[in-house]
Amino acid sequence: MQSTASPLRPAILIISETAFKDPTTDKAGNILRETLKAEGSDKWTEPWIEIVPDDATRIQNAVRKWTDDDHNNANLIITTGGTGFAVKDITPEAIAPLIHRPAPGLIHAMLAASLEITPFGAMSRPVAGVRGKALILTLPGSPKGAKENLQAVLKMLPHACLQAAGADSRTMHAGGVKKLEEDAGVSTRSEKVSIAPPHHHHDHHHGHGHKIPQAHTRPEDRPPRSNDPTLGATQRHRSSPYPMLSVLEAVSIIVERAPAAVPASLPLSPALANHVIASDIHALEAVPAYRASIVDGYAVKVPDNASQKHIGIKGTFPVAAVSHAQASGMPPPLAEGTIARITTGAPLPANANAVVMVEDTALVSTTANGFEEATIEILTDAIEAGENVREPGSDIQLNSLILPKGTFITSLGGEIGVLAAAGIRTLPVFTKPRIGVLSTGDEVTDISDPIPLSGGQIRDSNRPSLLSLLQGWNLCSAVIDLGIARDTPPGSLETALRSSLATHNVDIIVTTGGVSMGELDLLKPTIERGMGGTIHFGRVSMKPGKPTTFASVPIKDTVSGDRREKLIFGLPGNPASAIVTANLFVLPALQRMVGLGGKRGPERVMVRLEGRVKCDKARVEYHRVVVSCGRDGGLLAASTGMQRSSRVGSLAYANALLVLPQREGWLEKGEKCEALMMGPVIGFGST
Ligand SMILES: Nc1nc2c(c(=O)[nH]1)N[C@H]1C(S)=C(S)[C@@H](COP(=O)(O)OP(=O)(O)OC[C@H]3O[C@@H](n4cnc5c(N)ncnc54)[C@H](O)[C@@H]3O)O[C@H]1N2
Ligand code: MOO
Ligand SMILES: [Mg+2]
Repeated sequence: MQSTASPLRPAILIISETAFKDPTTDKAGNILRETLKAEGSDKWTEPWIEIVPDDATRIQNAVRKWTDDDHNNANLIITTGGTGFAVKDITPEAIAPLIHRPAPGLIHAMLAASLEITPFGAMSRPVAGVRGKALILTLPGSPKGAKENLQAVLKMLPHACLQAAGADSRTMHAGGVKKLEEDAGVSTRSEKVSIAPPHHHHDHHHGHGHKIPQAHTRPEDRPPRSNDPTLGATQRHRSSPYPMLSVLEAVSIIVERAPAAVPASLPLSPALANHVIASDIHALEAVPAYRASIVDGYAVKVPDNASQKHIGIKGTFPVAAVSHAQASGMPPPLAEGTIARITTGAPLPANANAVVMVEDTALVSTTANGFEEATIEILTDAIEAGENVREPGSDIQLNSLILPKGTFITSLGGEIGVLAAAGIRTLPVFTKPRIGVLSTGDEVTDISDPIPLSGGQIRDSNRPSLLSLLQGWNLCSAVIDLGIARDTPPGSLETALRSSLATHNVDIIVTTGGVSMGELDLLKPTIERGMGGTIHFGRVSMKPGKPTTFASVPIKDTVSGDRREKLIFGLPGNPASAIVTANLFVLPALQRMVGLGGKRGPERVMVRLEGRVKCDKARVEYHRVVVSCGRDGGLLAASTGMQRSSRVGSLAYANALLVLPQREGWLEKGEKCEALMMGPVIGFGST
């Protein structure tokens, strides 16, 4: 246990290429050490000092070493360097994802103090906050600036560090803070401050004593159920603590949790294909906007009285005007006894009421140069008023409802065409989420790695496979490759998840691997214990995909300061499990988030089996099949063969999943079965 009586442990991280190459060039380390020392050895012990180059991973590893190990924990970590605007300055980007609880007040104090001295104080981008039980501050690289920044907050630091380390804030406020305010120094009271015992460093679920322990009605109020990896393999669960849900229950939870679709007004363009319209759209312009010809020919005036209908207009007429489909002007009215040449789509003279096709006419005479028609003969009488004329608004009526809210804009062009024709220039559509795919595991090797596999290494097939699936759905504004997170050293997965959220600003992370019962299955504890997230479910009764995990983590937006919930789908590592569960669980979330709330995953159809398939007596099985169109118009399903969840080949060619009921025995050839369509039906089947 730590108390105010024992001094606090500081660590100084010098971030500098030069000092890394030649430590004798560093000045900041010593100055910061002296600055702390001046406060008194009863407050601060001799600091740990380390030098790293401007390299995010090395910075993060150094900090984690002082924050994530209960036996080696620093109370205060101050970094110096890399906070400026130069391209190499990446300290804030490296530190920010590690912060569990930001401390903007300290940033404010440091910047205010710097600005008192020089306007160049504004050229620093400091980060401050608590990770685990340690307070982290990033100071500028110049020794003078670093010292001034540290001095600006130095008096507050012991108090802040004690609180971060778990001291009871009420006890501290009862005595210490008053004194602290009086002398702007650390509490010197004689009673010892109680500090929580060093168990896992996230006790906000059950550490403050203001929650009724047994009233865990909402998932987020429950204490973590996951393994505590710091306790070692012997202490792990030997049966899963997560209830087994049905697929239906799991999908309901996802749909409830996924954020509702957010509308935005976007300019109409082909890029709006694959979006959902967010409100009813009415025509802003009529189509056509004027009385237009449907054919190339001659605008005429035919008797439009029903009784005179068949008197006909055969005869020879002067061609008095020409109307082309062009932007400028309207043609003059027809003088009595004349006609006007007209092209398809061009406006009719106001008093014309029909168009005779050029095929039904003959040239009679030309102008002197032989270039223009002077008179033509109409050869037919079979022409009625209104013939070959499109009345204004007859294709799209002004103000009529053209596409209702909820319409999916396909990439086939129809919807975009209607919108464009009706004068819609901006359109309310639901925005799409950003999604990222992260593989996990020490054995997983990137497909581009040229080195032959050795030992237990495997190729990362899940990531390219899922990226392709997600891109093909067209339901995300960005599908981001988040790489591979390692299982070791401890904390690697948390760093990868936090960096993914911070750097790529994704709304959803899809991970594969690490969700089952092994001691290196770290996703659940990382989310619950490391990130203060909530596991909404951790097991589903289905084959493949049993350990599928769905969670949310609260993340503070660095720009707006708002707390937003990010979703994490922890799909199992086995390749078939990953793709099946993406279709069953990730798809319904995306459908809701883009405004297709009525849908809950892939389309369901009935198919006839082309061969017998075995059911599982313990779980509903999603058997990979190729669905094709039979000669009788019905749908046929052919198995892709052996269905073990590790067999990635069971997915090749598959465009559907049979939903095999949970029971003993087989479904026989020719029997009907429900199937979920992952892609379009292909050509003709074999029978
Ligand atoms: N004792 C128990 N063991 C297992 C259970 C169980 O209930 N009790 N569940 C099994 C089931 S079902 C599945 S599915 C898997 C799920 O495994 P994890 O999600 O924990 O994944 P890993 O252990 O990390 O890996 C499993 C398997 O998948 C391979 N893998 C991982 N990532 C990739 C990738 N990106 N590309 C290709 N293949 C990958 C990995 O190498 C393993 O072979 O757990 C069972 N165990
Ligand atoms: O549930 Mo696991 O995905 O069968 O192999
Ligand atoms: Mg595992």
